[in-house]
Amino acid sequence: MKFVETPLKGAYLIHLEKREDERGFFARAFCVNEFEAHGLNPAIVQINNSLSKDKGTLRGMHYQLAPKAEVKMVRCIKGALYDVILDLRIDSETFGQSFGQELSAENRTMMYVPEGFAHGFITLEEDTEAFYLSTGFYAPEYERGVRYNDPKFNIQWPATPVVVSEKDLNHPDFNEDYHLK
Ligand SMILES: Cc1cn([C@H]2C[C@H](O)[C@@H](COP(=O)(O)OP(=O)(O)O[C@H]3O[C@@H](C)C(=O)[C@@H](O)[C@H]3O)O2)c(=O)[nH]c1=O
Repeated sequence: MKFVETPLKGAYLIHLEKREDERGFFARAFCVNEFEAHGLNPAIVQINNSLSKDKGTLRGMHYQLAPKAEVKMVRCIKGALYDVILDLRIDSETFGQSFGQELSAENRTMMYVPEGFAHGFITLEEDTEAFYLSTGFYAPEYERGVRYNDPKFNIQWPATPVVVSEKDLNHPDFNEDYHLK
């Protein structure tokens, strides 16, 4: 695997290193030893899979507060999506900055989302499936969301969302008391 740190410290793009032959290729998609060698948390406890039927479906920006904060490792296994992470680490030099990357079944790239980040995506094709590994169990009482169009963050989406859940449309404007405590 090839680990490339994003402009947001601690967040990585992880690319497959393909060993190709006449059959196709072989590649490691996850390895505890390699993750630990890069200082990344490999302690997966949950694997999630979502299907978005319509192109332009936006899910996000989601995270769980401490002590239920979690790392997510996101891949797209069908179709394509634009994946976005938002740094909500209050002491971070890049607090409030976001980073986006296309993840697709074709490029097989994984986004490593550290604790303290919100995460979301918009699908770029119909019938797109996200598949992601998580180091935390689902804990709805610790779940928080930043609205995808919160004026404080001005996240640059590559397309206008077509489908957004009621929950995601109604996340309140960012305020520290709700979003960080
Ligand atoms: C996240 C989650 C949801 N659920 C339930 C709650 C609800 O009934 C249903 C759908 O949940 P949501 O609407 O939150 O699904 P969704 O909007 O797809 O939520 C996901 O969005 C992306 C961007 C992420 O980063 C994920 O961590 C997760 O928050 O599934 C679980 O049972 N376990 C889980 O881990």
